[in-house]
Amino acid sequence: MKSAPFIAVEGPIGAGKTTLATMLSQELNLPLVKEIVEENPFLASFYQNIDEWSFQLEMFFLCNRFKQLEDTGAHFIKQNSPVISDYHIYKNMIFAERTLKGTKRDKYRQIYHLLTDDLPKPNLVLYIEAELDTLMYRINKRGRSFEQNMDPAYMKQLIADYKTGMDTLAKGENPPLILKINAEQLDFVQYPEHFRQIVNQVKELMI
Ligand SMILES: Nc1ncnc2c1ncn2[C@@H]1O[C@H](COP(=O)(O)OP(=O)(O)OP(=O)(O)O)[C@@H](O)[C@H]1O
Ligand SMILES: Nc1nc(=O)c2ncn([C@H]3C[C@H](O)[C@@H](CO)O3)c2[nH]1
Repeated sequence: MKSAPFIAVEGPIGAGKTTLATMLSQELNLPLVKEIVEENPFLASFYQNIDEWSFQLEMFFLCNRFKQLEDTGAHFIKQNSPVISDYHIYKNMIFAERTLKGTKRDKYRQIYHLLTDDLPKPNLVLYIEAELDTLMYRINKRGRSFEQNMDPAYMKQLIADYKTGMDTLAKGENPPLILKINAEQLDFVQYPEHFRQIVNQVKELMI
């Protein structure tokens, strides 16, 4: 890795991104950039009526992440200082390509590229893959009110969209290294040795 590591943890809803990013940030002594969830004014309405609220929600996520990544660029990347984040900006496209339709999708694509093309991008992505039952179990266990009626069909589609999205990211311009973490085989919460295995792989890739 020529420049300082910018690590992003990715995966579908409830995969354990924030959990793993927080654990790695502590273990590797890296500053953590975390997604804003609780103050999001559109999430509850979105889950009640996706077609009605998707444009507002996708734009809100995009603007928030734009600001966070502008700051991350200024404070860390330009200072050649490593950092870890619990998302990659590309997730905006993964979600929005599915939730938006027609002219709104066209407009969103243009705005996405305008805002993000020159933002700093992670050079290492830890992609957590998990099965539908595991994700649904974790979402229910976490107990966010607006996620309690999460549609399994939406989640199933999201799992597939993530697989395609991560492949697209890997084939794009200046692709990041993508390390797949199979959450059905590696449980970094329950088993310290599984977490250690991930830490060792990340350390090797950071060199
Ligand atoms: N390996 C694991 N085993 C059991 N529970 C886990 C594991 N990883 C995460 N969890 C739990 O699953 C829930 C979801 O984890 P987390 O919030 O880290 O997911 P996330 O991918 O960041 O979710 P989101 O996409 O909504 O931001 C939390 O309650 C967390 O404590
Ligand atoms: N539609 C949509 N677009 C996004 O870019 C996006 N990013 C996260 N989320 C949802 C997943 C969790 O419920 C919750 C917290 O991650 O917010 C999103 N939903």
